[in-house]
Amino acid sequence: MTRPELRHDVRIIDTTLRDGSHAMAHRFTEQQVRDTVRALDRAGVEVIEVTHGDGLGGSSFTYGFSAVDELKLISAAREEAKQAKIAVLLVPGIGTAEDLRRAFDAGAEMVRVATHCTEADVSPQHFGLARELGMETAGFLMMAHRTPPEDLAKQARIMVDAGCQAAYVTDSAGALLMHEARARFEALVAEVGDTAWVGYHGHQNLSLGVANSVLAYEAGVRYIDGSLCALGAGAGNSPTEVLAAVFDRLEIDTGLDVAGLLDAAEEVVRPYLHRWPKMDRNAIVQGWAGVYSSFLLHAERAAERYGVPAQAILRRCGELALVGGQEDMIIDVAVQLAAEG
Ligand SMILES: C[C@H](O)CC(=O)C(=O)O
Ligand SMILES: [Mn+2]
Repeated sequence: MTRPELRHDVRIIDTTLRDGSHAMAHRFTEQQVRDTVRALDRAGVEVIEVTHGDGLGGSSFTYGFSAVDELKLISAAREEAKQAKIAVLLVPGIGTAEDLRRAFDAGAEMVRVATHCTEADVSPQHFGLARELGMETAGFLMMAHRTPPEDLAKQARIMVDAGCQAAYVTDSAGALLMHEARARFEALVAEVGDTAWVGYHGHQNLSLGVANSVLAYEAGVRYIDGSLCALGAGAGNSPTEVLAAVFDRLEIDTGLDVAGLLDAAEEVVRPYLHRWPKMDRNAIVQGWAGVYSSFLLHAERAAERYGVPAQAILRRCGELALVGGQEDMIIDVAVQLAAEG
């Protein structure tokens, strides 16, 4: 499977309108999506991801209902983007092949198929369909801190053999320390780097997203995710505007307009934020205990409902090694903690 040519030294992919959906409790409006896509597109961002936070089909009681149907948001994004491609995320089991076809028809040109870091074997059918549709592909190996580098590389090989053009070290908990991140970047570049790109998706729970992004580039990673104002699950993602500024200072060509991204963050996104992603106690616990960032709002709601501290719920989720898709277990944990008193 050939990998796409890069227009610049590195491809910064923005996930404000997908990972940010978690932080927005999936309540993006169509106008917010249009305004954000227009600003990102104008600032030179090549790929803009627009989907429910948990991927296609995520709008549900378990993960949270979308205020606006994601297909409508994808179409709106497609209309606003003059040069950028619109990407969607799909978690097999939450999203289906039919969801992917509908997203393609709505204007999506890339799909990022996301599995737990040890479950890449549930991804081939979606990569196959994406290639059949002529979509660009990438693969997320989520909670990448939970498996050793050499095993993560084997999972990346499964994805690439199935048609994935870029395999990601996805630090869903924002838990990877710099040496741990570097080891995973190097393992994936060694395993699949001859035929596919390697990507990095960082979260800020321990404030290491941007630093690990620089290490990623140094290790040969060429797809790096960010979001404006860090808008994403947990303490948020590596801020796109900071990535652009840092890579500019390092004289690494991203093709991005730093000033334009700063304006997009300050004047487009910040005004609609009802909650500013931050490294507060709960988010830091997620990075410290290795807990899926998307659990944050679920844990805070359970804390309020059952009268137990959110950080206690999150720490127990870490002890139980819960993974994405087990959001319903958060309630069980809260009830158990309440019973323990
Ligand atoms: C579905 C998750 O939110 C994907 C992601 O952004 C992550 O694992 O981090
Ligand atoms: Mn994420």
